[in-house]
Amino acid sequence: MTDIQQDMAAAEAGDPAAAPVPAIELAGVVKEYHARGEVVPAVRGVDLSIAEGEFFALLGPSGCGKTTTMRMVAGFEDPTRGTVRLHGRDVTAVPPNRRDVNMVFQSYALFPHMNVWDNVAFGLRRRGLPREEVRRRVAETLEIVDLAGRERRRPRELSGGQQQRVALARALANRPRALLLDEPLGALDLKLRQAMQGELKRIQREVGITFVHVTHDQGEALAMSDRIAVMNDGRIEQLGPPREVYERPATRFVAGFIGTSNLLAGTVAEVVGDLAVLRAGEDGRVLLPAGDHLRPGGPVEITVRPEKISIETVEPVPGVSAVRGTVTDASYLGTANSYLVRLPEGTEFTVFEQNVHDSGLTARRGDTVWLSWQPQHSYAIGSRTPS
Ligand SMILES: Nc1ncnc2c1ncn2[C@@H]1O[C@H](COP(=O)(O)OP(=O)(O)OP(=O)(O)O)[C@@H](O)[C@H]1O
Repeated sequence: MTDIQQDMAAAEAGDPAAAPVPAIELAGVVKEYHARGEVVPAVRGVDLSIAEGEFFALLGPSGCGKTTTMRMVAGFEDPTRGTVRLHGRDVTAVPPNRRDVNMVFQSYALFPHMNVWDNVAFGLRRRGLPREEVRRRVAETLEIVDLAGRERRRPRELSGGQQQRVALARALANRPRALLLDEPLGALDLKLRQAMQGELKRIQREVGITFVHVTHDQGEALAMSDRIAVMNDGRIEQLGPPREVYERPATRFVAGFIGTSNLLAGTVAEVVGDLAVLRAGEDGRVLLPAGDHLRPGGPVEITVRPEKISIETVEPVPGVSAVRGTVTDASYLGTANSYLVRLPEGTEFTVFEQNVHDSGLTARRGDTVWLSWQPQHSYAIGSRTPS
């Protein structure tokens, strides 16, 4: 029995000590490229564990090391240091064709002169699978990606979304245990992208295997994933479910990269019961859950999301955060109104106001307004900033 089989047998037998084996594990992975006598540190030390059947997103700005990380999982790059494990097996030195993962690239890399059927069948035929097995797998995968009936078309006779699904079918036909998708929707326009997000989720649920989705689009990562790893400059800054990463950003970088966030730095003036109080301007206050780490006189930086803030022309009631400022911009956006409000110490806050009552803008440029939000919507972020 292999290690994986032993673990699976133990788990099935109800052995409480047998933790499920992760589909993908990276331990202390570093990748340095050497280009023209210079060392380029692309990945600076990544530890990651992705569960079997998870829809996982690797999110970060261009150049942060997402593709390099995935290429090391697929075996197209060797780590400079560290270990890659797939389903419990150390594959660091195993070539790509002997790893149980497939990678789908943004460019699709379809053969232009072959029709859909032959594109999907190509790898299976090359592996020498029996004709009947090839036929069965191609038909089954084209059904899953909703391309049955389009077998004879050439790639150029398909839409971008359909070409993307051929690339997906070609990878799925290999029946990998994990699929790595590198910006799979990057070449599509916004509408199609959104439609394909739902489609990809459906396909993943149907085939039940691990999907790792590389993207620089935070909306896409939030909408699709079970968990998100936010990468910056070769490191993972935060890893968690979408809601946690959005509502409780661990660093200033994560707060700024995922959605719009407002940041305010200050000193804790007092702790009253379970609330810490920061002073903001002459008559403003910010309340937040005190936690263990907030002491009077200590520095703190908080983040609050624009949709959590109310904008009013009268002073809010006690018990909420309340800061006064001047509107520097007010825009009607259809579903919402958006405001920029300059606070006394110069920080600019963004506020989104849902357009529920069709009552137009609450305030206009130049108006003095009060911003208020609930204490639990102030979140103290860590002091770690991207290096
Ligand atoms: N073959 C290479 N040789 C030298 N440097 C490289 C090589 N491949 C990538 N890099 C560098 O490594 C860093 C990480 O690149 P990587 O492609 O992994 O980033 P990414 O997050 O996937 O970016 P994008 O979203 O633009 O694809 C970048 O600074 C890049 O320039």
